[in-house]
Amino acid sequence: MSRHRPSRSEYSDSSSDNEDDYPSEITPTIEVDTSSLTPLSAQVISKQPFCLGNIGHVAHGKSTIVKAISSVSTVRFQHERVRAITIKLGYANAKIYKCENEVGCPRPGCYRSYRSDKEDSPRCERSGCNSRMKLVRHVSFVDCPGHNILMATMLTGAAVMDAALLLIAGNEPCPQPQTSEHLAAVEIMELDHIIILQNKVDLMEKAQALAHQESISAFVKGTVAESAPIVPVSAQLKHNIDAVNEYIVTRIPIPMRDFVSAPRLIIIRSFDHIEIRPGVMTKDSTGRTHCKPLFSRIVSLHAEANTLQFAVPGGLISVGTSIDPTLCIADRLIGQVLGSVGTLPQIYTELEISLFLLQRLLGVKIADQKQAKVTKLRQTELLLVNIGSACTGGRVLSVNANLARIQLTSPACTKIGEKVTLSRRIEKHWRLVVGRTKFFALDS
Ligand SMILES: Nc1nc2c(ncn2[C@@H]2O[C@H](COP(=O)(O)OP(=O)(O)OP(=O)(O)O)[C@@H](O)[C@H]2O)c(=O)[nH]1
Repeated sequence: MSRHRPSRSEYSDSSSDNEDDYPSEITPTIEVDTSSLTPLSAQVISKQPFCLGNIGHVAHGKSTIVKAISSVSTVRFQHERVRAITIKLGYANAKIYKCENEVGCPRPGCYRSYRSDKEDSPRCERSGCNSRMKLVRHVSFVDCPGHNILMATMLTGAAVMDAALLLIAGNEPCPQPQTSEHLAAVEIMELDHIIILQNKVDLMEKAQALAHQESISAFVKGTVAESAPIVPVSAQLKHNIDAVNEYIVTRIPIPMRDFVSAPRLIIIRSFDHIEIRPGVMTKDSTGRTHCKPLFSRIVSLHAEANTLQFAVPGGLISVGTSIDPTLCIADRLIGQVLGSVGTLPQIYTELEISLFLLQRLLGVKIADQKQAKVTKLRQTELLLVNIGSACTGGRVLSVNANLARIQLTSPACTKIGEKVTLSRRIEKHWRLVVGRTKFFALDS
């Protein structure tokens, strides 16, 4: 049973808040029997999803498929609408149901998806059925930008994915640069549950679609997606969405969750409202960085439109706090970590990592179709480092065979063994150069 009601004194060294900022009402104590809780427990699945990444090359239909499954549009910013591309991580939740009329409602039509505020046991909408449907999955789509200059944002999203949908448009040769690069990124994150969606089949003849499917199979051979199903869809016409729902239910196992450890949230978006570490960072006259964690009381918890009384691991959760909005506005807290006071991992400024360079440069088109070889890391070289959802610069202090020591431009709150990706600046953009990286020792 977990039970916790923080006292004001636990937050007394708040850097941004004073006592008056806290809401005056008493927070109710929530009692939860964590020993019997699973991701499929009614009170969990009804409110909280697990995270499904949407990855793939620019304009291959990632946002459109999210809309087709969830009925929620993830493109939410004016400048994204104007340029018709995803720039920030998008998100939308969906509930997937299966009709309980096993005989009269054949697959895959018995699988349906709706917005996440749908009741848990609605009637089947198939004409003449009228049976109840059972809520079988609740997913949170993390919609990644596919543009080649937004790889760092994609890597931030990859840090929270449990599995991924790889979108590949059928009307372009496979693979396109970010098809390869995104697949490599989720491989580094050790995601091994992937469903490939061959999109835009409405633009293709059947023979063309079959030949394209073969090119997809050849591309994923030897990768983590080798045995992934390839589902032909038209996201725009909502064609075959029931089959996608079925694959999400039958091919992606429910992620293992730890319901008893101290809570730790990775921040991937922050708005005006929310112990966050590293917190506020300042430099002294010698250039040394100091970090002052932020403390606040949680004033609300939501999973999209669902109000939560408690939050368990999984899916995207929005946490309302009383932190000074100017510290949270415009995603300023991306990459920081939120948890119970005193339980968060250390803050590090240097990493020692074991690494494997990618053999070939992914994510760029080379004129003669040959991919350039990735050259070794060089001492003093400046790289882009992604750890969890943190994204910062890193200078190579030393490299020795498969070991590198990297000094971070901004400190990161993380733990030993966390997955790290390193990208190098190539033709003005950051490209992934290191795969299967973990750091095993570091200086704080
Ligand atoms: N014909 C057809 N067009 C589609 C389909 N799916 C998406 N599109 C169109 O393809 C364009 C790009 O779709 P998006 O969903 O924005 O692509 P995206 O992968 O999310 O794009 P980025 O996030 O910017 O990488 C839009 O004009 C869509 O209407 C489809 O199944 N068929």
